[in-house]
Amino acid sequence: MYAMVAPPDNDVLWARSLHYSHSGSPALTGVSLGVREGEILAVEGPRGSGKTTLLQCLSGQLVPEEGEVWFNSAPVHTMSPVLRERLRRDRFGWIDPEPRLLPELNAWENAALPLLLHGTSHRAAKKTAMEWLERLDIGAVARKRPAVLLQSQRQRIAIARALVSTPTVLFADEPTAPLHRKDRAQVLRTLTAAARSHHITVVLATHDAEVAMLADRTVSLLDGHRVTPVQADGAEGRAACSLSV
Ligand SMILES: Nc1ncnc2c1ncn2[C@@H]1O[C@H](COP(=O)(O)OP(=O)(O)OP(=O)(O)O)[C@@H](O)[C@H]1O
Repeated sequence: MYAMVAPPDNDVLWARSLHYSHSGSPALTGVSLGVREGEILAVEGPRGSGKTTLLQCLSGQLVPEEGEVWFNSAPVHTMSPVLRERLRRDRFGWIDPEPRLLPELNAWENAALPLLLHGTSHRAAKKTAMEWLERLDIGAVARKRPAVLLQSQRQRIAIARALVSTPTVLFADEPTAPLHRKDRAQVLRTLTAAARSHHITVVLATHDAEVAMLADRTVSLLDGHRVTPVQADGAEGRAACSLSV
């Protein structure tokens, strides 16, 4: 057994040698990474490379079969389910590739839900939700229910809902998947600007190189492990390019 050692101080999240299999088929095979406070980190890789599974392990939704996950000085991999649930609710935000909204609530109520569940007053929750909807250009549909909205509007509601409680870490799994290409950049810029202005750390899974370009740093996955990105912008990347010409 390894002695448990807390992660470096400037990493808000830190994972060591994560292994996870979905019903016997390996999705993560020894991934280690640190996420620095306030950074926007892209996790890039083709379909099935383990991005979603990694985000689920980092956010305490899945417990790795081997390895460690630390949130600041707290070991997430050994936390009880109740504590993990509380950590997710209080400190983490999550955006799925497809919006999952409550059909009986309108747009602002969906966006305000984390605040309402947390005991924030109706009035304050509505004000905050409305600010986020406006920032994401959907203030005009705040009173409409999801069923009458476009998929791209629904996804913006889901993004507002993830930001409304200003989480410490926002996990975004292909957050712009349901958007048209021209909407994608605008929504991502709003998301990253919001994260930076509120000091929210973002871990963003994507298979889109354009999306990854908006991040401060990119880690690449392939078949459940980390690989050096092909188009690394550092000296290694340039050396590799010059070798190949
Ligand atoms: N619930 C599940 N049951 C069985 N296998 C799964 C499940 N979820 C993921 N897998 C498998 O685990 C591997 C990693 O999947 P994961 O979703 O983490 O990758 P990904 O990079 O996020 O891919 P995608 O872009 O398709 O979401 C894949 O081989 C996938 O088929």
